Amino acid sequence: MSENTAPTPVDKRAQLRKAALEYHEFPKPGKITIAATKQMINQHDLALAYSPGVAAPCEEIVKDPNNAFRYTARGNLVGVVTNGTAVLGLGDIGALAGKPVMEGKAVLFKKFSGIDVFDIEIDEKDPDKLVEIIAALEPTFGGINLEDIKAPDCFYVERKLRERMKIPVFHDDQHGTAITVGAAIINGLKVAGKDIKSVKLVASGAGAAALACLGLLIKLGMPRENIWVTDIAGVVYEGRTELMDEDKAFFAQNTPLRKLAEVIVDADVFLGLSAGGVLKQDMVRTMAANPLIFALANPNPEIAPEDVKAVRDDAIIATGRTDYPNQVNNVLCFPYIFRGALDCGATTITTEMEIAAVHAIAELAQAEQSEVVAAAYVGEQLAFGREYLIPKPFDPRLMMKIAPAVAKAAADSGVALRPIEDMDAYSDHLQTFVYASGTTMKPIFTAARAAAKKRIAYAEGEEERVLRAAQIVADENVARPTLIGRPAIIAQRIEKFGLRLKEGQDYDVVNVEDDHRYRDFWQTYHRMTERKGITAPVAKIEMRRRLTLIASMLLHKGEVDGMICGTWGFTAHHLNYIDQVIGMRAGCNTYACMNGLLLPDRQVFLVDTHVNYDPTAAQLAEITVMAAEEMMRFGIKPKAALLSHSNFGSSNHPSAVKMRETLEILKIQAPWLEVDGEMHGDVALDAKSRASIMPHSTLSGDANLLVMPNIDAANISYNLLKTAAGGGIAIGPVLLGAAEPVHILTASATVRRIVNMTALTVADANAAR
Ligand SMILES: NC(=O)C1=CN([C@@H]2O[C@H](COP(=O)(O)OP(=O)(O)OC[C@H]3O[C@@H](n4cnc5c(N)ncnc54)[C@H](OP(=O)(O)O)[C@@H]3O)[C@@H](O)[C@H]2O)C=CC1
Ligand SMILES: CC(=O)C(=O)O
Ligand SMILES: [Mg+2]
Repeated sequence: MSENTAPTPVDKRAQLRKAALEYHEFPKPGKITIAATKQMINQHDLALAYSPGVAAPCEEIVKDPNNAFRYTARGNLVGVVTNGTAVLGLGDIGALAGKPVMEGKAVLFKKFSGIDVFDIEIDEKDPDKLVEIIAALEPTFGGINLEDIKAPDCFYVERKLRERMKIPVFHDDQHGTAITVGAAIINGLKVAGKDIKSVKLVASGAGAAALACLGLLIKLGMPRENIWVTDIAGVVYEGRTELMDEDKAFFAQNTPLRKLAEVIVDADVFLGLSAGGVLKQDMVRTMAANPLIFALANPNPEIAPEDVKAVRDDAIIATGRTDYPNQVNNVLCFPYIFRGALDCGATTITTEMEIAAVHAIAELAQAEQSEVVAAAYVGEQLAFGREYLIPKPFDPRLMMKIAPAVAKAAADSGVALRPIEDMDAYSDHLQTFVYASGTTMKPIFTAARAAAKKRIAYAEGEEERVLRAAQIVADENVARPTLIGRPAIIAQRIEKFGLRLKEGQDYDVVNVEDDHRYRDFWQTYHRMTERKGITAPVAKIEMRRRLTLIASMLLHKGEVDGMICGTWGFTAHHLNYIDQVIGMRAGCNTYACMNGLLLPDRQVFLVDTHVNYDPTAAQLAEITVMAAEEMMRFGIKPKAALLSHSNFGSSNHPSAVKMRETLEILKIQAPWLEVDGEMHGDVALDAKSRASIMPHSTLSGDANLLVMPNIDAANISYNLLKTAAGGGIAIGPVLLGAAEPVHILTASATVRRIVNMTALTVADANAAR
């Protein structure tokens, strides 16, 4: 690539190839590792995990094989098995060369549905021997995902294994692809305004993926006689003998046509599951109006989307690739169909389970987008349509939608050994995987839903994250949103983001440009602040332009039950208006902000992250008590550590002395609270190291409330921890000390955080009832 020219497609391919090789090599070769789920740090652990302790679970499994699900990882373990004979579109590159793909599938299973995988590459091409080897692996796995085994061997191998094994066996390239393609075709035809019963479909490829897709499309209503199949030897026609087998013969047409170019004329759908570059622009020109062109070969599609667009501007295009819109890839299916199947103890995967998955995926693309998807695909238009036929792989709702649908269909078709009895509880459980904050927030959501629906005002009602959160809040029946902003802009943005909120029905608006309460609001504000330097003209102007002020006044006047602000701006700026209108709770002398963090192995709350720059010992004691009380509302027993650079008197610096004084005040004011200090951060989080340094500590176990000496320490620690933990798993800031249910978010708040804080605000309002 020369210095001043844009990279060509060849340059880009070379760069991607180099980056992919580096990704696989560094920092460690490959993409997976084994992680222990139990600690192994001393002789005792060794005796439990290995000899002699391990004999106990072995004996229990001898007594009842089902105990394997109790004492081993089998129930969540899938074998991704290949012999490397049809790896992607690369062909028969052998089992060893297929290993990066299988490791890749393992990573996808883990990332998207929490399922553990062993990748198994078997150097065996004889289908019967392959069946023997895989069947013998049954004790290891809860399910088998066959991958990249060539047709027609894959059909035979899967059928034989299903006959022999009592765990789900699923050839991903057949059924995972078919399910995803089925959903995309249902949606593509909807966009094109065509009926599945009357379209003409031409397939390129008659292998594992293509034939399974066609089989499922027939089950979804497409007539077999409307389907034309082509492969390396051309059209599959009645009487053909070259490269034929009984699975292909099922689709043979009685026709004199022999080439793809001939049968593609007037086709409504092209389904490519063959090899790169097979479909030519001249062929695309001859297709029917609004053609669906699904060029799904990997890594190179049958035709590049830009080549289609050059000759047909009415085409609806999908590929198997990440770098174009409409990625039709079996990753949308296999993690979730296995999640549902494993969770209900399915002995196999039935057609009913497959069809349930098709409809779940199709419906998801038609629903509005989730915040996670919007964040992961910034700048892309994500409302259902030509460029958005199918959900994105990073859509967290895939699991929430597909796994329960599959588990239910498994039970309905009689193959679930452990049918899921409480679907709501199951969905809650999945939610905690998808949103790590789920468990911590559960008591708050329960408290939020405990009384009649509360009205919550959102100061920044035009903001995208607020609108997306408002949709979830309305859907999940958490509250009734009052959006502050311009009604037309709000309605327009709701439509742009593909949301479903309807003014009056799901939410109310306070029109910042014209509201009948304006006069009353500014006059009230003036009366509250006329001796604090606010004149009547200033009160009028402020009440027009300060969204947090409007929200505060709504709350003060009882027009809403709580409010949320702060998705832009600074805490101090918002707090100023809240303090003027709402004020402090009786008995409180200070405000403070608490943030919660859900780290991989613990939950911690930190104070004061946003309000007091250098709190006194008395203020810190008050903040600690307010924070501890708030934590108890989350159902968490607070264990407070007063943090310092000093460890139990090791320094007499004023900040260390301040923390010691805080402890003395707390001992008197809050004898019920487990608290100790001053101490280092590691000593707070690690009870064992604390016991060795301070055997008489008044704090037992790991601390979960970290009280920092000043705002720098609190804010920096919070942001460092949040980032190191992967971000996004934060609760708060929770405003402590206000007289009414009010919370000030930060500019980095995600949609899920806004939803969580809404629930907390509602719970506050219910508690204040
Ligand atoms: N997007 C997705 O999610 C998925 C994409 N795929 C892709 O689909 C393709 C096929 O995979 P799979 O079914 O597992 O593999 P198979 O080997 O089972 O099937 C390949 C099929 O493509 C045909 N074919 C190969 N080259 C050509 C060509 N030049 N012209 C016409 N037909 C050709 C073969 O014909 P013949 O029968 O005559 O040998 C065979 O029917 C691969 O590119 C794979 O990456 C697969 C699964 C999922
Ligand atoms: C996606 C996939 O499984 C394949 O291309 O083979
Ligand atoms: Mg595959």
